[in-house]
Amino acid sequence: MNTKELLAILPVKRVAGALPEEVTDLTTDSRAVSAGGMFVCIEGYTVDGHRFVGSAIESGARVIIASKPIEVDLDKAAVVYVESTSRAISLLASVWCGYPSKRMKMIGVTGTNGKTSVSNIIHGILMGAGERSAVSGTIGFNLDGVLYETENTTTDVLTTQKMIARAAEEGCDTMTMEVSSHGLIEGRMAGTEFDIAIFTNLTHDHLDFHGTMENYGNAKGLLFAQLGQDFQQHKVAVLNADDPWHTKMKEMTSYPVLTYGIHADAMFKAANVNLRTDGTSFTLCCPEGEWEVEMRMIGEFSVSNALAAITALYAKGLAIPDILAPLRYLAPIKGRMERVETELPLTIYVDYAHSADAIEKAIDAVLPYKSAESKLIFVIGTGGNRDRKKRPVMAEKASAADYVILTTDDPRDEPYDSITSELAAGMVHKQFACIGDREAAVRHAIEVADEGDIIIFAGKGHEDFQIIGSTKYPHSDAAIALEEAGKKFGKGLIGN
Ligand SMILES: CC(=O)N[C@H]1[C@@H](OP(=O)(O)OP(=O)(O)OC[C@H]2O[C@@H](n3ccc(=O)[nH]c3=O)[C@H](O)[C@@H]2O)O[C@H](CO)[C@@H](O)[C@@H]1O[C@H](C)C(=O)N[C@@H](C)C(=O)N[C@H](CCC(=O)O)C(=O)O
Ligand SMILES: Nc1ncnc2c1ncn2[C@@H]1O[C@H](COP(=O)(O)OP(=O)(O)OP(=O)(O)O)[C@@H](O)[C@H]1O
Repeated sequence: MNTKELLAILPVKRVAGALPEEVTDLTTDSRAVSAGGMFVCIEGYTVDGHRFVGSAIESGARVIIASKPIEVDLDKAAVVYVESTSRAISLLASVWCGYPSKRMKMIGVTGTNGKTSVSNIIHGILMGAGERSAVSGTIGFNLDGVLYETENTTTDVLTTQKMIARAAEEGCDTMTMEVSSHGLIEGRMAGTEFDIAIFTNLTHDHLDFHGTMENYGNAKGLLFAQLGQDFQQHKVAVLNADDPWHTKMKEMTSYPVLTYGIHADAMFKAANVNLRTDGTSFTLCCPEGEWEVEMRMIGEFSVSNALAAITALYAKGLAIPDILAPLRYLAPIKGRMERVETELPLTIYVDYAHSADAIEKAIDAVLPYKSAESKLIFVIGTGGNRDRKKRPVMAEKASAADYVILTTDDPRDEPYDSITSELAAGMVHKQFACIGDREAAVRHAIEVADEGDIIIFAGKGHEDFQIIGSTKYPHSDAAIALEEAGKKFGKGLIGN
């Protein structure tokens, strides 16, 4: 790309050296620099990108964007000084990728819980309806059915723009993105024009980062504020009326609002909710009349997630029958109260709950179907070096299960005992064990299980690793449980 055209977007303070006519690539990672590229130095939480200018130039960078004085051989590369390199990369990424979000319908989903579920329900319905669709978030970047790994739920601004550009180039009509509060605060969504913004809920999480619930709510509100004020574009906010924070999100935007809910008054409301162990049905009451909805996902939280998806797709212009038909056959979302198919005399679910509210919702999804003679065993861990205040509150909610195993979920550098003892402080009954090693915790769940019991392995969901120190070790709750249960009950996976 022409260097001057690219740099025209930046408020430049000073240029040192001669700029090349063209740059071949744009990156913030010295390890990814290619010959003739532009390297933007970002001051991170861990390291300062200005440290890697030397290696970036060795790899062929011809332009460096910096905010601090740096020593550079100006025969090899030019330096463009700006006030803020993180602001600079937001602007550069949009120009580099040609404002790709303007070429598709963009749907953003934010909230403490339900982002992955709602965005994948939307994607699944669109694919089922024959549209080309992309979705990004905790599970990765799914481009019309092909999954690519991503580092974060909401990726850095350059990766985000490149991902959207790729989806647009591949002919996707819609891209749905999970938008985390970290992503919003750190400007990872800069340049992304959303047409529809969805709010699921706001409960205690990530307070190590945001400090207070008010800050956390404000961070989520940015998605709605950033819808902008251009009323020639038909944008919509889709808000969960069951969550009191929805009024705050409403205040953040001047665009029309559509509400959904199960308990509160809402424009898209679920009535006659029938929760079963193999699926859910409800009556959708909406401006288009009343419709019977059937789906394979379980738990009341799935009704809320389905309502969010239905409302957003209606706002996008789909007819209600075209939304409900694919929803009926949609498989449960990977790792979200996903039942492990086995021949065992046990019912096993893998779930991603790692906040108090999610734990409550996951337990509520199965408790009504548990017989009086059987137990609900709940395995839950929290991450090390992350929000510690949520630990006792999570355990308090987990106490609704008959037997709780407190363990770790990516302990990182924190000792096992520190995590499990802080969880244990919130337990309201004594039927629990603290087992920091997650593999041993999973095996223990099988050891104490009797025929007919239900086990929920919470926290890992779709993930197939456990981070100990800074190393990612392979880990699968389901695989360990099946191996252990196979030994105990002589059975395993269907077909084994
Ligand atoms: C705390 C935080 O937000 N950290 C994010 C941040 O990392 P960082 O600031 O530590 O980056 P850094 O390692 O210091 O690097 C700084 C710069 O130097 C560059 N560098 C670095 C090394 C090198 O050799 N050469 C080089 O050029 C890097 O490419 C970068 O540009 O920037 C990285 C790139 O964008 C992110 O991947 C990383 O997320 C980490 C992995 C993380 O755990 N983030 C969590 C808190 C997070 O963002 N979570 C949310 C919410 C999830 C949820 O809702 O549950 C998410 O969206 O994922
Ligand atoms: N609408 C909801 N309300 C409350 N809990 C929910 C809801 N949807 C899902 N959950 C619970 O939260 C867990 C995580 O769900 P999901 O991955 O969809 O949320 P998320 O917002 O993407 O989470 P994360 O930010 O951690 O990626 C699920 O496994 C389930 O236990």
